[in-house]
Amino acid sequence: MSLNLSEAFKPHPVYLHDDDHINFDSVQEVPDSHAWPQVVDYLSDLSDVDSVPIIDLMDPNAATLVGNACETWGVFQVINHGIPIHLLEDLESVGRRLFQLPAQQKLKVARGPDGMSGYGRARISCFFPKLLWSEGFTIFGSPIEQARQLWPQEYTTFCDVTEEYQKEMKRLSTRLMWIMLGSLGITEDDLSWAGPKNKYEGPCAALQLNSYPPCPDPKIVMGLAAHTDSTLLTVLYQTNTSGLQVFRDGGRWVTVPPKRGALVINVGDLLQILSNGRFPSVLHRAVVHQSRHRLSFAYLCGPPSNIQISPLPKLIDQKHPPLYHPVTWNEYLGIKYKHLNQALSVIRLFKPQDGSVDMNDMKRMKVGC
Ligand SMILES: C=C1C[C@]23C[C@H]1CC[C@H]2[C@@]12CCC[C@@](C)(C(=O)O1)[C@H]2[C@@H]3C(=O)O
Ligand SMILES: O=C(O)CCC(=O)C(=O)O
Ligand SMILES: [Fe+2]
Repeated sequence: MSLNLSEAFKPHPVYLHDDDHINFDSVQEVPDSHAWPQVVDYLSDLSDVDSVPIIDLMDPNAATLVGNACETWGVFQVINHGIPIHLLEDLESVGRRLFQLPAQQKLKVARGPDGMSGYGRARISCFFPKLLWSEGFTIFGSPIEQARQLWPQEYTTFCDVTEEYQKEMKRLSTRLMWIMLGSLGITEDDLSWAGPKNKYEGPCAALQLNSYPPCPDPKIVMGLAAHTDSTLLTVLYQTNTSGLQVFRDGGRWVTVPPKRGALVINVGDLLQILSNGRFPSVLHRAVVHQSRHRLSFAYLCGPPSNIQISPLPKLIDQKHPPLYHPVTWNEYLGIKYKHLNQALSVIRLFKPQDGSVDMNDMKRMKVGC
């Protein structure tokens, strides 16, 4: 499947030139290439009055809580999710070991311009005139090829941990997807590609390791610019340093505070399509710290790459006509990496007649690139 998805990126390669790869470790001042014109406005952070729900998956009421969180936030944190804490800690430690390598080492495993796996800057970065204060490592399947180059003698730990984590994430994300869809009254029979009769091969996914080095002037840089994930859902493990913010109506950014052992679940664009807009994908970004090196790990989960995703028939009636054209994940990524935050509007079937735009489009207009 990663081969299929890589087709989507060919028209929009992301280049990683040696000369504009700054060495974050030694930088004393933010270079012009990384200084954003709009200063990050921490004052708009209203986390204390409005906070992202934390849901205990063992709670008998979990499904209802998940449904409400998806409708009103597009994001929530989960606890008692069954992922062992030692696996999260191991992942963090192999992540640190990777990003602590000298820049020249990391560039040995640079993701090719239209490649899928390896070291590089976030794919969204080419939409912005300034560079991001972050580096990433993307894994589709096994990272063995890259790990062997980085640690010829000792590559197995990195592979074992990231593969075990992906295995656990696959289970958790499938479970979460069914809780989310279940809260809308969808059963396995309603989803032809995932239903029991069709031998669902499980989600297709990427594991993204994000690193945000300390920055001498965090307010003028951007770790990861505002985006929605092009997934069904994303499971994010943020380590103990805050940085993730989600966008709320009216232009406010709310910090999602790290909670030990908790995982953040984001609704992605494909779930917005599948749910016919009932579960809007969440616009989010990452800001950085002056003295702390922040890491995060995103498991970006989608359907098999060539399956058509369209609004579920059960959610459609006279009052609720289908809002989006059917697309495969592959096609959607192609559209996304041409239009970024307008991608959902591009595949929207009709605009509301009163001329108003839906909340999602509005968000995108205000904070889009
Ligand atoms: C399967 C995916 C999902 C991708 C593209 C491709 C591989 C890497 C993913 C990310 C990871 C980092 C944020 C993001 C926004 C990015 O820049 O690269 C993600 C993007 C998306 O969700 O669109
Ligand atoms: O670092 C974070 O908290 C956000 C990461 C993210 O949004 C992503 O990887 O898609
Ligand atoms: Fe994201």
